[in-house]
Amino acid sequence: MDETKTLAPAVRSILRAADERAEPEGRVSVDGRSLTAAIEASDGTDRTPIIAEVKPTSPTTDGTRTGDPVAIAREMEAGGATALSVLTEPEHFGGSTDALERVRDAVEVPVLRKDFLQSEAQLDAVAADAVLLIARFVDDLPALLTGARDRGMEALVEVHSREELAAAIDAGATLVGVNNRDLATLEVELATFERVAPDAPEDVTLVAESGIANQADARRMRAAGADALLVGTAIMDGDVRDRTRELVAA
Ligand SMILES: O=C(O)c1ccccc1NCC(=O)[C@H](O)[C@H](O)COP(=O)(O)O
Repeated sequence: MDETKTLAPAVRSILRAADERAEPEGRVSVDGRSLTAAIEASDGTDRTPIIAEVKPTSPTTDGTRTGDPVAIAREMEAGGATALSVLTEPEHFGGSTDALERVRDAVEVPVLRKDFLQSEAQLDAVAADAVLLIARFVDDLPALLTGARDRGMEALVEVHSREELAAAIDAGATLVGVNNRDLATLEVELATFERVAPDAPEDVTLVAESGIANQADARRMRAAGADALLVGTAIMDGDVRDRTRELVAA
C-alpha cells in the first residue's frame, strides 16, 4: 500500500511541496550548539527544558501570525527557552531558511530546523544546530542520521508509535521526539507520548511534541518521562516571553 495515502491531505500536500523545492547547492558544515547538552543542562534544576517554536502558521492554525521571527525568538530566549525550533517550510507553515539564519545569528541557544526532509541533499538548505527527521517520511533513516552528524548537526527523530520508536532506536537515534499529533488525522492526543515513552531506553533524550497548552500539560508530559517539551501554539498565541516563562516553571 502507498504509505502516503494514510496521511492527512494537508500532510500529503506538504510532502509534495518539499519534493518540488529546488535542491540546495553546496554542503553545509556547522559548528553546532548541542541540543542534547542544552536539555541535559537542566537536569537537577527546577526548570523544564522548553524548545519554543517560531511557528507563523500551520494547516491547523487560523490565519497567519505576524511578527518578526527574530523579535519572537529573542522573547523566547528571554523567557528561558532551552532551545528554539524554527519552521523552514514556506508554503504551509510560513517559514523560511532566511528566518532560521537570522534567528540563529540573534540567539545563543541551539536552533532546530523544523521541516519535512526526505533526502540527504535537503539537509544542505541552511545551517542549523539540529534538524528534525520524521521517521515515517524517511526511507533511509540511518543514512540521514549519518548525513546530519557529518555536517555537524544533531537530529531529532520524530516518531508517533512504539514501532516507529523501535525503528528509530535501531537506526541509532539518541534524541527522539514523540509527536502527539497524528499525521493521518492531525488530531492531538497527549496520551500518545504516555503510550510510547515507556519503550524508550534510559539513555535516549526524549522530547514531547505538540498539543502542550499549559503548565498542567507540561507537568503531565514530564511525569510520563519527557526530558524536554516542544511547544509552538501555546507560546505563539500569547505574550511570548510570559508563556515561555510559565512553561519553564511548570
Ligand atoms: O501544527 C500543525 O498544524 C501541523 C500539521 C501537519 C503537520 C505538522 C504540524 N505541526 C508540526 C509540529 O510539529 C508542531 O508545530 C509542533 O510540534 C508544535 O506543536 P504545537 O505546540 O501544538 O503548536
